[in-house]
Amino acid sequence: MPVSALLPAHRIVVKVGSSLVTNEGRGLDHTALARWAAEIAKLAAMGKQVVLVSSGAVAEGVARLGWKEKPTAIHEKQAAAAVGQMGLCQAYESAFRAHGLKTAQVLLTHEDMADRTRYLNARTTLLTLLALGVIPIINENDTVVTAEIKFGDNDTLGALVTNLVEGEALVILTDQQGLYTADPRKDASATLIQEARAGDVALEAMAGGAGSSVGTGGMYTKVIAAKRAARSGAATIIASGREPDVLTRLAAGEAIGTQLIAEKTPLAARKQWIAAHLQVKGRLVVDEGARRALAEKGSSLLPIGVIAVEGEFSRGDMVSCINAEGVELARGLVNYPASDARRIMRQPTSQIEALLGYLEEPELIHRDNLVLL
Ligand SMILES: Nc1ncnc2c1ncn2[C@@H]1O[C@H](COP(=O)(O)OP(=O)(O)O)[C@@H](O)[C@H]1O
Ligand SMILES: N[C@@H](CCC(=O)OP(=O)(O)O)C(=O)O
Repeated sequence: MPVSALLPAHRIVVKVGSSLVTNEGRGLDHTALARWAAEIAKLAAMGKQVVLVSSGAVAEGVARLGWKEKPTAIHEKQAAAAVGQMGLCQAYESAFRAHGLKTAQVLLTHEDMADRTRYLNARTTLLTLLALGVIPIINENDTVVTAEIKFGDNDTLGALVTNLVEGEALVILTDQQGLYTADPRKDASATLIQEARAGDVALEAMAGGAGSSVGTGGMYTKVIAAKRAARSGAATIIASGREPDVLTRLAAGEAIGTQLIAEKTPLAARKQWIAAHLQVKGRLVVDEGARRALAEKGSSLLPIGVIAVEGEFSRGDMVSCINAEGVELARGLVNYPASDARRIMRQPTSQIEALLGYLEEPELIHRDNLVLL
């Protein structure tokens, strides 16, 4: 009997689709929202951190504006999203308040993920919200995106947010019990896949084309989302948002829906990605004390251990750490641009704010963003 990947997961991203959130497009399903909020409150009480990615802004906006169907013109969809997002916010805020939980609205675009500085800023904000015990409610910032740069479906957004916050599991709640061997709306003989490896190409063929008239991506985008989430080591679970106590039962280890397993642990995968995919933009020359802290204690790199800064780089860029002889020791994502790194090198962390007028992070490179060579 398989055990749910949610059982050991501490940080979880839950994504709910438009048709679930809006009662198949009829208007916000307050009962369902209250149910998920109650379940997420239980997960929070168990010490888990939950980020909620919710669709439904366009569908709710269409309902509020009294339109018969989802418009095709992008500016009309954007207008509908702006109207509907107000409803989503209000509904989640009151559903979570009933459990003494605060919520935060976070609207992201593709550019926020592609740009390293904005990526790091979004990550820091989300991690701060989680540390404060707030439930971030995320959606795409539909108002400012064009068709070309749209995520378009929130399955992709859910996966990228999972990478961003290093979630250990992504739960995609939808209107089906999970991924079937074929679309169950069209093929009565389709059977539920209980477990598979995220990234298995056979899944893409089963998932077929677009989804319901209310939703956007269908199962295909969920399968691709699982593949993306697996890149940072997270497992994906696709399950029905209508299943009673779905989240708490999953968290208790019950295998519900489809579980798509990742093969790597989150941190290892993230570090591999850092080492393999980014271009080195500059070099930090570290002293012997810093070398020992990195290599022997697995510590973060603090400004005090840096004796020289070479090259021009921005916050979020990859830099290499070398010793005075020029031997490369490590690579990592730097928290400060080169100009500021020069001003804070050789200085204790307590001086950063006085020297720069701001404190981004206490370390120059956090150990989660550092790969030893
Ligand atoms: N192999 C499959 N297994 C399950 N559902 C599938 C499959 N292929 C296509 N679908 C369709 O995908 C739909 C869910 O996608 P979508 O409507 O975009 O949901 P959401 O709004 O939750 O993202 C299902 O209702 C189903 O008709
Ligand atoms: N940002 C959009 C989400 C797009 C969408 O429909 O996604 P989904 O239902 O998850 O396939 C919205 O809130 O309407």
